[in-house]
Amino acid sequence: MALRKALLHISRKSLHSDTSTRALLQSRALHSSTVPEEPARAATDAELKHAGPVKSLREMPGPSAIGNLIEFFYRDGFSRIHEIQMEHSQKYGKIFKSRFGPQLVVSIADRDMVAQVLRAEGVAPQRANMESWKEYRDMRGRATGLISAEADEWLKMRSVLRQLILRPRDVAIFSDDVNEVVADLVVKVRKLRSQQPDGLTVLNVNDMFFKFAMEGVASILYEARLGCLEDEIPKMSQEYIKALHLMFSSFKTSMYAGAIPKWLRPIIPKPWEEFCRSWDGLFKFSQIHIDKKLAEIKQNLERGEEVKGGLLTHMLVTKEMNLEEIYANMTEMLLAGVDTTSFTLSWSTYLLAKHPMVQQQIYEEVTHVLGGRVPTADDVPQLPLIKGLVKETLRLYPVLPGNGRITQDDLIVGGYFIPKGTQLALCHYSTSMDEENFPSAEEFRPDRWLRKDTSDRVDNFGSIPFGYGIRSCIGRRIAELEMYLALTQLLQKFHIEVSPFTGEIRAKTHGLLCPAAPINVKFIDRV
Ligand code: HEM
Repeated sequence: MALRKALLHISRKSLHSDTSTRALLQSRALHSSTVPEEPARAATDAELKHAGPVKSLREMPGPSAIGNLIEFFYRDGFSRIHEIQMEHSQKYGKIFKSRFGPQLVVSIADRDMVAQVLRAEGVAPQRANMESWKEYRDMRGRATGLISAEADEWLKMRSVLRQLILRPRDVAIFSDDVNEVVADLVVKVRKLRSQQPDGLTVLNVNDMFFKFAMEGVASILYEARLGCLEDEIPKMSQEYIKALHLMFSSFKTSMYAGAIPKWLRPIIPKPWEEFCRSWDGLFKFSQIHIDKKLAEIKQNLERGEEVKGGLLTHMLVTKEMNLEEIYANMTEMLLAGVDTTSFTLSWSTYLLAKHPMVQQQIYEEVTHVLGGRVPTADDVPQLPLIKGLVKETLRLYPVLPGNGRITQDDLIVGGYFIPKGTQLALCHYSTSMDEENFPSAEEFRPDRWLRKDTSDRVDNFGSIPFGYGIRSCIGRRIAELEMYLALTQLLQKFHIEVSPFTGEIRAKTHGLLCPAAPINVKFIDRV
C-alpha cells in the first residue's frame, strides 16, 4: 500500500541516539503539539454542596438483588441492557442502585448528573474493574494497553497516543489511506449486490461494514492492508476475525465468569479458556504486523535509507512506549475500532434507507460541496449534515449504551452520598432518548445537530457516544474520519433504499448495541 505520509525521515544512527530522539520529538511537536483534551477538574464547591439533607446509598431506590438476577439471567437482560436502563430510570428515578452479586452499581440516567461526575474526574479516571484483562496479561507476560491500564501506566501511554491521534487534524493525514479502503468498499457493494436476484441488494450490511472497518483501522494502525474486502480473505486475517468473534461471543459467558470465583474455573472452565484463546489470537495478529514493520524499519536503516511511515513507524522509532506496550495498545485499539465503527455504519445506512427525504437533504449537501469529487478530511467541515448524520446515528444507537466510572473521591450526586470506590454506570442510552434533552427523541433528525434549532440541547451531556474528558475514546477521530469518508462516497454513488426483506430492526445488546436482525439494503446507482 502506498503510504503517502512521511511523518519521519531519520538516519540509521538516529534510531539509537538520544540527541536525534530529541530532534524527532521536536519535529513531531510540529506535527502535533499538545492536544487540548478537555481537562479534568475537581468538582466545584457548588457541585459538591447540596442544599437539602444528604441521603445515604441505603436510601437510594433500585431493583432488588433477586429481581436483577431474574431480569438478567432468566429473562436474558444481557441482550436488553439499553431497555432495562430506560425501564429502571422510569421506575426508580434518574439515579438508582442495582446489585450484581457482590457488586453494587449506581446508575445515573440524568444529563446534568453525568456532567457533574465526568467534570469532577481526576487525572487518571478508572472505568471499571479490568481484573480479568490484567490477569490474562500477567499470565502471558503481556503489557496492558489503554483500555486495560490504570493510574500512572495508563497516563504515560495516554499522553503518547493523545498527541498522535486525538485531533481531527492529526488524523487528516490518513485521508488517502482511508479513501483507498473506501474505494474497495464501493467495489464490494457492487460485487455483493450483483450476487442477488435483483442485482441491487446487499444482504446483512454489517458483514460488509465489519470488513471495511477492520481494513480501515488496520490501514492506519498497522500501515498495512489486510485484504478483508477481497473475495478471498487471507488466512491470517481470517484467523483474526475468528478470534474477534470469539471475544464477542464469549462476552456474555465471560460476564458470567466475572461473577464466578476463580476456584470454580476448574468446574466451569469454558468462559475463561475462550477468553484466553481469543486474546492469544488477537495479540498474535498484532505482533506479526508490528514485527514485520520493525524488520522493515531496521532494513531501511541498514541500507542507509530514509525511514518514512505513519503511526506505527513513528511509535517504533520514537520508543516512547516499549515494544510490549506497542503490542498491547495496537491489539486493544484494533479490538475497539472494528465493531464500534461497523455497527454505526450499519445503523446509518439503515436510517438513511428508512428516511429518503433526509437522505436527499444530505445528498444535496454532498453534491453541492463536492460534486462528484472524492472527499478528504479537509472537506468535512463543509459537510455539517454528514457530521450530523453520524452524531444522530450515535444518539439513537450509541454503540456503548452505557459507560462506567469508579469514583476516585467521595461525591454527592443527586442528593446521595456516594463513597469513593463506587462503580457508576452512566446511562447514555437513556439520556440520548430523553425528551428533555432531545425533543422528539425517537425521530431521526441529523439537522438537529446544526445548532439552528435551540430546543435541542446539543451541547449538553445527553449524548456523549465517545465518552468525555481525559479517558474518552482515543480512536474517536479515526472512527469519524472512516465514517465521514465512507458515508459521503456511498451517498455520492448510490441511492440507498430499504430492502423488502428488511422490516423494523430492533437493537439488542451483545456487549455493544447492535442490530438484532440482519439489515438488508438496496444500493441503486445514482446517474
Ligand atoms: C463509532 C466508533 C466508536 C465509538 C462509538 C467508541 C466509543 C468509545 C467509548 C464510549 C469509550 C469509553 C470512553 C470513556 O470512558 O469516557 C471508548 C474508549 C476507547 N476507544 Fe473507542 N469508540 C469508537 C471507535 C474506536 C476506534 C476506531 C478506536 C481505535 C482506533 C477506539 C479505541 C478506544 C480505546 C483504546 C479506548 C480506551 C481509551 C482509554 O481508556 O484511554 N475506539 N470508545
